Amino acid sequence: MKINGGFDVAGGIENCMWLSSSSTSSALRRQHFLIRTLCASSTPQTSHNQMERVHCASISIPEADAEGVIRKITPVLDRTRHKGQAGRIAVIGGCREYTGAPYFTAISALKIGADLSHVFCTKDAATVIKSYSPELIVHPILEESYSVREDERETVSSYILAEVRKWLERFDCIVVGPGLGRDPFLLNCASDIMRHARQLSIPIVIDADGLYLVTNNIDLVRGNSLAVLTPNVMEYKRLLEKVLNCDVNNDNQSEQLRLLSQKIGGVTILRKGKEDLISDAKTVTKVSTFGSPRRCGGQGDILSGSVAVFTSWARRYVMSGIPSSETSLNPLILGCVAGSVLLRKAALRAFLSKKRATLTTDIMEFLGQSLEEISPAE
Ligand SMILES: NC(=O)C1=CN([C@@H]2O[C@H](COP(=O)(O)OP(=O)(O)OC[C@H]3O[C@@H](n4cnc5c(N)ncnc54)[C@H](O)[C@@H]3O)[C@@H](O)[C@H]2O)[C@@H](O)CC1
Ligand SMILES: Nc1ncnc2c1ncn2[C@@H]1O[C@H](COP(=O)(O)OP(=O)(O)OP(=O)(O)O)[C@@H](O)[C@H]1O
Ligand SMILES: [Mg+2]
Repeated sequence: MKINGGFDVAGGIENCMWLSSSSTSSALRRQHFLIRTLCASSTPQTSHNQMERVHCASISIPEADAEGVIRKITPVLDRTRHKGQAGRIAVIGGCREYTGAPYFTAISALKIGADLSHVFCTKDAATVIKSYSPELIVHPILEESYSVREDERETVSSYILAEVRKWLERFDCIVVGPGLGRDPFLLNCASDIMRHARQLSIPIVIDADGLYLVTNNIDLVRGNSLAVLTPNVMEYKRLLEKVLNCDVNNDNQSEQLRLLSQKIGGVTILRKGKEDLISDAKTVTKVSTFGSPRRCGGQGDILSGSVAVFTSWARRYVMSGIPSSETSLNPLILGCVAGSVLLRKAALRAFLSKKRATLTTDIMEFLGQSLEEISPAE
């Protein structure tokens, strides 16, 4: 099918597109070429509802195939593989108030196909999270201010970091923030964990209270090419105010997102909303596959777990065994596109089944089936 001035794009395109700002550098053109190549070589599937063309600073780029991205990066279920090879994810979050959020993130990662999913949370939250599921490995090691005496804080925070460090380098991706809360002592420990993960070059998805933390200390992520921020409407607004000192501009959302990412040193940002917009300062991608009209809490938590798994898989895909011409793809963008589309597909199926009663738990139950329809296990 020919779109946008004559590019040939293979089937399977579904409401996902790549945009560009004014940059026309050869690196950028190359990235777009590679995305088209990646998509064109995946299994064709002709669901072309809502083909769109989006303009950003006068240059329009053809749509990419989000399902094609999922098919490419999802590892085959090879019988020779051992436990852990399909991904080890950790969530830093879970406190007295919130136990659902870290659970949704961690269990979604498993349901999509990760082998191991850990949760590092406070002691109060740990027993509750364990009781939701025996599949999760739960570490009750975080502390809030109320449980630590002033004179013990330094020792306790060193102990917490040491405990997390024992595990960190085993993880393919960590998610910081779902249900973390905003206790200052806890947030300081989370900052230490983020710095350490960065030193070890471990990808970090930052969501919810992790975004609150980062918004108040942008240096925690500035220039980290392995960080993904996943703000919802309010979290994005706060980030914009802090970093660009301005309000949301609905007339030029793509360019504003690209600028925000650029100002934070090219950090990948997935802006959630009616349409998900994704940018790493070079490109802007939009995913608008229809999901569900239900806005029950917890869907963002599923998304962060989903992005974590797909980012790990995309990194492996990009780093090993593929033609060198594809190695300049940004795996974090591929992970965001894949995570966003899968959540939307699962949300749609859950809504068709449960209508107004649709809850986040129902959406989770459709993650496997939705992935199976795109990338069958056998
Ligand atoms: N079951 C659970 O344990 C859940 C816990 N959660 C946790 O709750 C904590 C706070 O997260 P919040 O997301 O509430 O963050 P905030 O406390 O920053 O609240 C965001 C606010 O924005 C509002 N809002 C959302 N979308 C909007 C839109 N489109 N237009 C206008 N206003 C909008 C919400 O109603 C909410 O009042 C985090 O730790 C998060 O992970 C949530 O993830 C939801 C599920
Ligand atoms: N108005 C909308 N129409 C369609 N999809 C939406 C809409 N708003 C959000 N979504 C989708 O729902 C998912 C979760 O986004 P949301 O804004 O609810 O995150 P969140 O507030 O962080 O959720 P959580 O309750 O888990 O914290 C995203 O993938 C997004 O695409
Ligand atoms: Mg959220």
